[in-house]
Amino acid sequence: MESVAVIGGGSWATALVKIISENKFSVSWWFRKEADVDHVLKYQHNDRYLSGVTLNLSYVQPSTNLPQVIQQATWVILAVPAAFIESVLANLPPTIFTGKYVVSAIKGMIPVKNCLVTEYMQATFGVLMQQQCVIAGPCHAEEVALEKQSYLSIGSLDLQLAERFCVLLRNRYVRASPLDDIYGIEYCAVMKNIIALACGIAHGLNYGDNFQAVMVSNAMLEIEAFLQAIYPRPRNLSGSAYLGDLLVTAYSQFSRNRTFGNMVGRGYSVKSAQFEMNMIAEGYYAVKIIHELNKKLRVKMPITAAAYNILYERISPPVEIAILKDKFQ
Ligand SMILES: NC(=O)C1=CN([C@@H]2O[C@H](COP(=O)(O)OP(=O)(O)OC[C@H]3O[C@@H](n4cnc5c(N)ncnc54)[C@H](OP(=O)(O)O)[C@@H]3O)[C@@H](O)[C@H]2O)C=CC1
Ligand SMILES: O=C(CO)COP(=O)(O)O
Repeated sequence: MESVAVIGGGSWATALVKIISENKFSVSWWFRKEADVDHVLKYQHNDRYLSGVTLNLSYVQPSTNLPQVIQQATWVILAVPAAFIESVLANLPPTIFTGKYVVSAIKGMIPVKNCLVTEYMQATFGVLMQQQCVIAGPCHAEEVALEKQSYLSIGSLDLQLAERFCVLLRNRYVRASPLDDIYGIEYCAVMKNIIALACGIAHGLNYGDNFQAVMVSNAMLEIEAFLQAIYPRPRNLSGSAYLGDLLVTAYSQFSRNRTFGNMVGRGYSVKSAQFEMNMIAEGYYAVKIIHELNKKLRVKMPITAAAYNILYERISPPVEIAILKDKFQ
């Protein structure tokens, strides 16, 4: 019988715990605060994220003991925002993931090291790429909570491993399919957050749907050029793990990145927008990382450059988007 550890107590972790435990697989679930564990044990739901989801405690064991949570499982799902993954895993023995399969549910990259989460796990804990999967696809935790039809793509170099993980996820409202472009979907998931953030900024500045449609179609060119520069291979970017994920993030009311961008467009400072949101917008960190990686690659990325100038160079959003609009066709 498969057993699963989920690291992280936010929305996406909660949605994954719901899906996997309802499929009757045992889930050990790591939280950073004892109060959150106590709340789950007492009320059968996560206090601050997707609190309407009732969890079956016969299959869910919440804990703050990270080594124990990992040791109990065959599969370890990482579901903490990328900016915090190093501090969360900091005190673990380097061999703790030996014999485990590691699955990144994270749509972000490790700041400063500027690497993908899968690359970080390989370099730091020796988890081979063949032992890793990533969860991609257009899927908001909030819609999983409402059991709305959703589609996930599981990326791995080993398609049999990806298929084995898909079995843990498939249910009445979740379809999951394996895909071998692990690097491509991991990068695409990072980049779509930047685009959603830029869409939010434009929306906050009162640009309309016409402009956003052109921004999103230009974004596909930007993403394609970057992916071909960093991990070239044939790929169909109109698939749901690429275009689908960009669309849901750019247009959905649930999108953290779009919401964050919208606040910045309306005049909030970065700090106050982050403070207002109870959730993390990965795109904020991704903009800097992709910008830095692109110093070597020198791909033409006008949307990412505009987002970087607004968020990190304090250029005013109306000025930067006005410059960007002249670059679109
Ligand atoms: N939400 C979604 O629909 C989806 C999210 N993802 C990805 O899942 C990952 C997790 O995001 P999501 O679940 O949305 O997160 P949320 O924004 O819902 O929650 C924030 C999470 O970050 C944690 N956190 C905040 N500050 C720190 C810190 N200093 N150190 C450690 N942890 C901290 C919070 O822990 P605490 O509660 O203890 O403060 C909480 O678990 C992201 O990479 C996201 O892109 C992927 C697909 C869908
Ligand atoms: O990646 C996600 C859904 O596929 C979640 O990110 P956002 O909340 O920014 O849309």
